[in-house]
Amino acid sequence: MASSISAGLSLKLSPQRLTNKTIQSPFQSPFHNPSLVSYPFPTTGATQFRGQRVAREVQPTSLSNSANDVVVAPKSAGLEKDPRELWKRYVDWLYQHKDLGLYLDVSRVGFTDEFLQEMEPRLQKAFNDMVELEKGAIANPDEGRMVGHYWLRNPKLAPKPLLTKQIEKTLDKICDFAEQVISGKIRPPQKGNFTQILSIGIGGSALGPQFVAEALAPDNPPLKIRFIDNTDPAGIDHQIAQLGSELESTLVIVVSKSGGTPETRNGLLEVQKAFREAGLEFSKQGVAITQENSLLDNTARIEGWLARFPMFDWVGGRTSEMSAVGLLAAALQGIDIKEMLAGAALMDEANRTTLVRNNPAALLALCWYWATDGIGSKDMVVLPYKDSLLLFSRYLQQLVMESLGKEFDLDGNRVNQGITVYGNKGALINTHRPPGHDWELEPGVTCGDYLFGFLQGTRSALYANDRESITVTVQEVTPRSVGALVALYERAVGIYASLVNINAYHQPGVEAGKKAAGEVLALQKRVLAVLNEASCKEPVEPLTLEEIADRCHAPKILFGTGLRGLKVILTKQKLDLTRNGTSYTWMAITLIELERKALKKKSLDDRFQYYDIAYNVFKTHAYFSVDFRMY
Ligand SMILES: O=P(O)(O)OC[C@H]1O[C@H](O)[C@H](O)[C@@H](O)[C@@H]1O
Repeated sequence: MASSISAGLSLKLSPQRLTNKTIQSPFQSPFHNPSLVSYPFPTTGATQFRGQRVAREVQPTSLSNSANDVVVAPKSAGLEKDPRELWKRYVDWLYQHKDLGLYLDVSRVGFTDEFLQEMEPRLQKAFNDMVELEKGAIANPDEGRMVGHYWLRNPKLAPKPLLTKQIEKTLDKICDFAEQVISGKIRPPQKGNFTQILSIGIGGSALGPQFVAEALAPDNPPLKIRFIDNTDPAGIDHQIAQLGSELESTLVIVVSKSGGTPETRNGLLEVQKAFREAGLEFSKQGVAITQENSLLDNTARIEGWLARFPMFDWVGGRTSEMSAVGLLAAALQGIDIKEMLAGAALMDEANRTTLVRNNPAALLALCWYWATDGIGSKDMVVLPYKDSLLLFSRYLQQLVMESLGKEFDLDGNRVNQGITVYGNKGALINTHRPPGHDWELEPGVTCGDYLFGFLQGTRSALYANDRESITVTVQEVTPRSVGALVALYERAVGIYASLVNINAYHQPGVEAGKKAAGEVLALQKRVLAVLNEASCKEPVEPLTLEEIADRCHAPKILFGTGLRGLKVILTKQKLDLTRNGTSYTWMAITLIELERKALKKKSLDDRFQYYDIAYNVFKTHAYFSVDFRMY
């Protein structure tokens, strides 16, 4: 049995990357046929390009010697087409890890010897960076943090005995807790054993456990798992409704490193409400996984939840699968977490060699660099050819994009790095059922044979069209091989980040987004308060938008300069509405755009942002009637 993941690298058409350098017509480009891969190509721009860089001005065909310059090797018109040569390349470059049953085939990426030579010093530097990182260097300088996910599967590696102890103690506690829950020693207050897990968390606090559950949970796990990973009320209601009366035997695991992520908090509040309505005591069924003394930790402690597990400062969300975040949920589903850790440890070991061709993570990073010109000039499509690995593509999407998508490099240069990852079921191949369980759909052909055929066919078709691809194969999807896959990509991302000189372990964009979302919500509250006050006056006080903005002390955020022309008029028409049993009298609001000229000057983005906020402020509060009129 073998299961493969193909990653095809496809030319990126993102408009901001289009420059007037090296632009080709799609018909001249060897990359002109996007129909072979199933992901959305932006439709803007009929041109494609390559060899364009962001960091520095270096000619596309030149090789650079400076450590941080982008290396763009000359590429031939297409990939090697002679099958004998391709076979030789396959044999030369195939990486195999026998103990893990894992293979990495990079032969269909066209890197040259010259490129390898050029990259060698940089790779050695990356290996050195990884050594320092594992020794406890502040590898995440912006946040002043160590980066220690590799210690989780080899606690002795941790730079301080205290850390080793913390890791080991937490692992013991996880195993012990899971064992007690499964055996019924720890049980819900009502009756029987816990039968369900409801995991609340988002991003790095959800994707690993989701992937592992899909990949490894047995058909009849001791506890089944479901997830709330968004603040969409319909999604939350759906999960709670699906649990139905089993809510009373549901273990709710709330996962948040920061302990303050709004989506997660909202999920928790909704679930706690459902518990109250069902007459259940949440604290007897709630478990928190979070950093010590976070808001979530304090809540769980004060409310006396069933258990609390630590997240460590030095483990990032997107690399937390081997911490309590991934391990607790997995253990409760009967997955052998020690095997997962062992697989990851073996892979880490393999990735410590400084001989590139024997280092699978370095090979991956090198291929990404080659294929995307070291600037993310192409997107990566991840196609797991096995159903149970489907979510690996989503997991990698976050790992790769959040780690490598960076505006600035470590020296403060604007580099706009990043590789965009798409993914869907390809068909990673598990070609056969266990012996004695397979049957032939057609003479000599099983269902698995088809899957294998599709993988081979897709690879060949991509190759024939000069699209590079990497194939990772695991002989079996087991806790060990899944642990190894996670470790492989974690390290590949780390090495790639060193190659392009960025910090892979922070997420300034996301932090900015979280902050902005908080500001929008705070502003929304202030606007509502101002409108409320005005509408309660006798007679009702009409306000211009500018006046509202002033009273909210937010002239810029809400209304922008050109948007001051918009006016809110609290009309004389009164609406009587009943909300939560209380009767309110509100005024209808009419937004009138008065200064069209001023508005015209603003970019479309600004306008959309305005309308988004305005729409939220007014429309989600149904007691205001809103009329957007354009003159
Ligand atoms: O674990 P938390 O602090 O709640 O953060 C959860 C997630 O929030 C966002 O989605 C970030 O992009 C992720 O990097 C992070 O893992």
